[in-house]
Amino acid sequence: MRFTNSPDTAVPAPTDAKFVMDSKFTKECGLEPRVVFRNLTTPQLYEMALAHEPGTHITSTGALATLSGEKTGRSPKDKRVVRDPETEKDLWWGPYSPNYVMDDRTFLTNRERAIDYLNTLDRVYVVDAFVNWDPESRLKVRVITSRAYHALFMSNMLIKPTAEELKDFGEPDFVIYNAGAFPANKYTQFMTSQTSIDLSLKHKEMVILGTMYAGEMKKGVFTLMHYLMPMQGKLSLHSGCNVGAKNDVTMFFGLSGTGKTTLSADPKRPLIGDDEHVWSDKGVFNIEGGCYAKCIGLKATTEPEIWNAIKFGTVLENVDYNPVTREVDYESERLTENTRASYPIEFMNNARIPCVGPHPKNVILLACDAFGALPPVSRLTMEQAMYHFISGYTAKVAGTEMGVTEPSATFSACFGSAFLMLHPYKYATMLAEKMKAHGTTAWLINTGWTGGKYGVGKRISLKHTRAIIDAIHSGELDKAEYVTTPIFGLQVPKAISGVPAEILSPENVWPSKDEFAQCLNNLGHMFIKNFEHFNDGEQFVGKEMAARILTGGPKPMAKEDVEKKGFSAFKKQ
Ligand SMILES: Nc1ncnc2c1ncn2[C@@H]1O[C@H](COP(=O)(O)OP(=O)(O)O)[C@@H](O)[C@H]1O
Ligand SMILES: C=C(OP(=O)(O)O)C(=O)O
Ligand SMILES: [Mn+2]
Repeated sequence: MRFTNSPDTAVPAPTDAKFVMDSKFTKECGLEPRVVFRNLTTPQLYEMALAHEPGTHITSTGALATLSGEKTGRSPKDKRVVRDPETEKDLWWGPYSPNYVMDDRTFLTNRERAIDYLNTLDRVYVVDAFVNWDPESRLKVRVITSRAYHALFMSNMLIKPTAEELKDFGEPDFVIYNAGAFPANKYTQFMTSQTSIDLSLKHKEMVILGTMYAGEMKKGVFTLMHYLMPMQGKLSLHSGCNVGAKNDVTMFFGLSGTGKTTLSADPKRPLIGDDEHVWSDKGVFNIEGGCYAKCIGLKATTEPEIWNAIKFGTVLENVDYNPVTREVDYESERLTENTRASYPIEFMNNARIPCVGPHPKNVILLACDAFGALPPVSRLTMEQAMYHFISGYTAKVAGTEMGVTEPSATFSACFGSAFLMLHPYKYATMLAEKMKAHGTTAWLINTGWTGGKYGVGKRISLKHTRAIIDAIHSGELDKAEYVTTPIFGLQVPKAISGVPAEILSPENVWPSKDEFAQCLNNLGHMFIKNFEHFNDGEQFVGKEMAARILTGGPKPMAKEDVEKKGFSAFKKQ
């Protein structure tokens, strides 16, 4: 396609670059692109991506299938935050904080590298859009990127301005320079690889080098929100969110792959958002304008809402498809297991737009426990809610491709450690205050293994997890009878409609009760050990609150005792 000489009037004309060039950001950083395309439409971005980005094609349902290159997931270890005098006292630093330090000079060095790269290109794409459906704390974000696919991704994921709003956009509040197609220089101070994702609160800028995984941009904005929102008394949460017929809101907290996107998509309950929210004293607000669904193993039968959202306008990242028919193969892990679909939230049939809701009635903490030790559902006390929120537990199956079948525990504070800016105790305390003020109930749901750990049992079916969530929403679980689990002291309902009663307590379905006991007790020890990372929390929330949080944790027994006595060791507790 020779679009530059084409007489075709449908070919996008470069934007009058003046608007972008007049920005104080652009002037300061020295960005001088030859050609700027600002806020192109979806069809225009399709054409640009197809013309200039190898490996980009249209699938049989009209989605834009594209490749992110070598990096197909986030690179949390390559994320750096500039430590500057204005903000350093509020932020969480130290060995367990996700805020790996960078100084201002290195930030500017990397920014210069990104800008130099962008200045060499024939064209750059600019997306100006909003973040946060809360009009009180809405931000204007500008994304500057070398790839049309990134521009389409961010115009899907951010909140689209109207033509009028775009005209009066003015200076952005935050700018992302995405030069991910170009590597970082690993000899630059602080760099440990050719990938670097750098955030400066002072400059209100983010620089991306050496990764084209689009999720870095949306999670970069989320990181910024994890600083700005708590400073205004608003709680930013890594969560999905939907709302029922009685205007009852549920939030789903969880790490990647535990079910936020899948479970917040519920035909009976309009979707407020799938991944990032703010809970303020006015209610809940989605931060984003789009969703980013994992699509490995996606089926029309089990996840019809997401399936139907994959159409013209959706970006499919690293999915495999038949090169002739262009039918997508959602089972294929050829490029990565982390295949993704990004679409505007209005592609979900029952999206609630504007994406806002009242205070949550329920919050659901999701863990995909590959040990199969946690019950499919339990009700949490306020202390347990804080403790489990801070723990952010899930268990993955490490290296299946190499024949390793042992699960490994992952703890990610507040179910999103990579995005935190403050100490986890700060967010947890805010959560408890809000839950108390609004009478919110917390639940822990295990969307992972039942009938034994990975390799022995199997993942609980989506059908059963959904039946559990329905029972929370119908009020059935408010009236249920509960039993208390050993070690973790969790309240487990005895029966739930549509769920076989025996699976509600894992010990009933494990092949060996004694092995279950050891597994659960070991898991308790892992929680305790992980919690040592937060010993420095007292200085942020005070002694009393720090002590209260600890009471929500498990009380594991000496390992030898449980090894010797098996399950009967628990009964004497
Ligand atoms: N019982 C279950 N509950 C939730 N998800 C499940 C369950 N069983 C399998 N899955 C799969 O697990 C994945 C959950 O991913 P997703 O909802 O995108 O996670 P997140 O949004 O939290 O990163 C989906 O691919 C979903 O189909
Ligand atoms: C986008 C991401 O979030 P999630 O997996 O929680 O959807 C990610 O982790 O890259
Ligand atoms: Mn998700």
